[in-house]
Amino acid sequence: MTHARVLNLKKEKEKEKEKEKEIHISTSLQFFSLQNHSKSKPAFFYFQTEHQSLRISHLLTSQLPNSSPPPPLPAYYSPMATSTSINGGRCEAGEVHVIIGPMFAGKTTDLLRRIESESSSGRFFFSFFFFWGGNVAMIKSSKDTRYANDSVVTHDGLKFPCWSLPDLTSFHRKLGDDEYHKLDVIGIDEAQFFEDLYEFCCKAADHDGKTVIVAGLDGDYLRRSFGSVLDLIPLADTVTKLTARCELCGKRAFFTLRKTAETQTELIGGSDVYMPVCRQHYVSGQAVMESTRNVL
Ligand SMILES: Nc1ncnc2c1ncn2[C@@H]1O[C@H](COP(=O)(O)OP(=O)(O)O)[C@@H](O)[C@H]1O
Ligand SMILES: Cc1cn([C@H]2C[C@H](O)[C@@H](COP(=O)(O)O)O2)c(=O)[nH]c1=O
Ligand SMILES: [Zn+2]
Repeated sequence: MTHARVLNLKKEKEKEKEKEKEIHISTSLQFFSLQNHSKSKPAFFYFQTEHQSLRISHLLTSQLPNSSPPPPLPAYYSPMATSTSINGGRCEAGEVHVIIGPMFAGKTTDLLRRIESESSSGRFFFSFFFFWGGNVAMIKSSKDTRYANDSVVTHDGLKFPCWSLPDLTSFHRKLGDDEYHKLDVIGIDEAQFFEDLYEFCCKAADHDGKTVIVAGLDGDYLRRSFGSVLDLIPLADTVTKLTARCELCGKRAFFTLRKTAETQTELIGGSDVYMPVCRQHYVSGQAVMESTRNVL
């Protein structure tokens, strides 16, 4: 057999191997698709084969509007990818933002500021009837009766109309379907008092597409996890821990000291009962309080 003939036979064998490999990949593909709702970032489709994960981002960027026509698709591309979405095609995914810290740290102030910035971002029309504007609702626990029943009030006296509720689950029913579906943003203050906080935030963000902004104490006066606030961390887009000023030395205060002898976890009060302190003054102050409570 001539040398040229041998070379031709060798090339034909290599081509057959290539074809076999392609057919092999196309049959063993499992398709993962994470449909990206925001059109600004390229979404990624992953082809998982037995040997490696091939990321083909250019496919999706070319599928996005205002982009050049898609390149010729590889032999193993599956058109079904464009129809799969992580939430089964339901509404846009929402968001969960958590604001924690001791008392007097500015949690409620920050909550109100964020609600305002949501309005200035043109998310909805900011108006005098803002509370009834249908895009934002503020909820606080009805256990908080310090300053007002129908408003969220900061320690500086800033007020904001709100729903004062014993639980979160009743909110959708009380507001009504039409108004609830119009909502973009739900603010929750004094979140440590809501036992159904996790379930409410999960449904509102994951299934109803709401942006939920939650403000609450991370710890009680004994620095134990307070209510379900910390359970939200795995659900959250962002978590912000704020600090106050230590009443005894002016340093950053991370904790809340109870100045009275009561020992129940829930005790509504302001600076008459509580003060923010740094670690050093929490430890010393708590030691004094514990000996006082033991005597009493
Ligand atoms: N020791 C303190 N440290 C920081 N802020 C304090 C303190 N005592 C009173 N304040 C006031 O409390 C305000 C914060 O109020 P607020 O937003 O209601 O706090 P939170 O919701 O975290 O309890 C501050 O802007 C400040 O004017
Ligand atoms: C530490 C601590 C606080 N509380 C109560 C006291 C207040 O009514 C609220 C917190 O108000 P803020 O908006 O954070 O100032 O919670 C409580 O019941 N138990 C505690 O241990
Ligand atoms: Zn201190």
